[in-house]
Amino acid sequence: MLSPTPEELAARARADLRVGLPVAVGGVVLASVETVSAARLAQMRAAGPLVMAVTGRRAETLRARAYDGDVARIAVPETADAAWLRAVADPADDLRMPMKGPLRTLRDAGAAPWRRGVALAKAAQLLPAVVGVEMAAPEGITVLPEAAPVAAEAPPHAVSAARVPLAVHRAGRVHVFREGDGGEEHYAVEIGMVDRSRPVLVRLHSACFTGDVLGSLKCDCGPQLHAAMDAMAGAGAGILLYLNQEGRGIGLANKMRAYDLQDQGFDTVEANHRLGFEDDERDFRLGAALLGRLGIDAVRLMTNNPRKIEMMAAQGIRVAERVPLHVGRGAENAGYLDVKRMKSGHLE
Ligand SMILES: Nc1nc2c(ncn2[C@@H]2O[C@H](COP(=O)(O)OP(=O)(O)OP(=O)(O)O)[C@@H](O)[C@H]2O)c(=O)[nH]1
Ligand SMILES: [Zn+2]
Repeated sequence: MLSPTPEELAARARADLRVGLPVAVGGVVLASVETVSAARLAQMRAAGPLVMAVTGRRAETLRARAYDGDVARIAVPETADAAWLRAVADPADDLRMPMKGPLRTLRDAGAAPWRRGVALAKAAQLLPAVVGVEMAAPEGITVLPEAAPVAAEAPPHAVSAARVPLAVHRAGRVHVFREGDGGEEHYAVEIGMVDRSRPVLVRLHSACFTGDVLGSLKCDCGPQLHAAMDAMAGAGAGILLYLNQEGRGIGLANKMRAYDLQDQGFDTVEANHRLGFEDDERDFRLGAALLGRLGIDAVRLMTNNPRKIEMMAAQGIRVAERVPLHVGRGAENAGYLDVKRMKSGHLE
């Protein structure tokens, strides 16, 4: 069959939302609040009353009742334009313009398509907010099937690999993996000659453009990355997984929104919540899946994050030892690291 599978339609729906195109989900045609144009909004409004959906987290900040638990459907006033929608979705100006409401939220059944729409927006790394209207899908609009997962479920597959001599060790090898639905690529860096008959020294590192590349002092990512590679070289071998889960899975654009909120006085967890995200949106099954692909079943895991350890065990990778990784603490990131310890359960 040449027609698209549910997974392929979900991938197309995520791309559509980023472009500003609406998609059809369970009798609702909805678009991303972040990318929808005024013209598209007017076309949707002509079909019926507009509804906007945000996460329960964002609703909490807006003091709107989330009758649907993890999502809230807000009735969009007739006079509200795209700028109004964005102000409700985007916390950037919350402190300057605190009064968005009163917002009327819907409480009837029928939240399901909206919940999926918000999940799609999240998976597309946009602000987690959608606007839409109940109507039949217009010609050419992607229809998300009932059964489609909103984000990639299948583990990534190996695409290519090559030798890359590294400063820390001449024997380096980079493997590239790709998510089955055309999503992110993730990398595995093999350092030295890895002995698979014994637990392998492993680091699961989530991409941090600011820390890894720019040397940002706001986090500890850069120092952790380099300390992990040094430790592997020192031990003779190891595997660094470099996972493209920037900003704990919310993407760089949203991470910069979170940073802006942090400059307004919110901590790293509060900032994520005000944006409408959970503290951590990463799927930690990914790391275990990649290790499985590399033929590794036991690790000495370099981390302070207990969720990474739990997820390894749950996915059938034995964690023979946790190797703490405390490096790079300084004046600029001390508060951030303390919050990770106190609110996110990071280990000493
Ligand atoms: N949303 C958000 N993400 C951040 C912030 N600071 C750093 N990050 C991201 O957090 C992730 C850090 O990942 P990891 O190095 O795996 O850190 P971890 O979960 O604390 O676990 P360990 O370092 O293994 O202890 C990266 O994706 C960074 O981009 C922030 O303030 N907000
Ligand atoms: Zn970082």
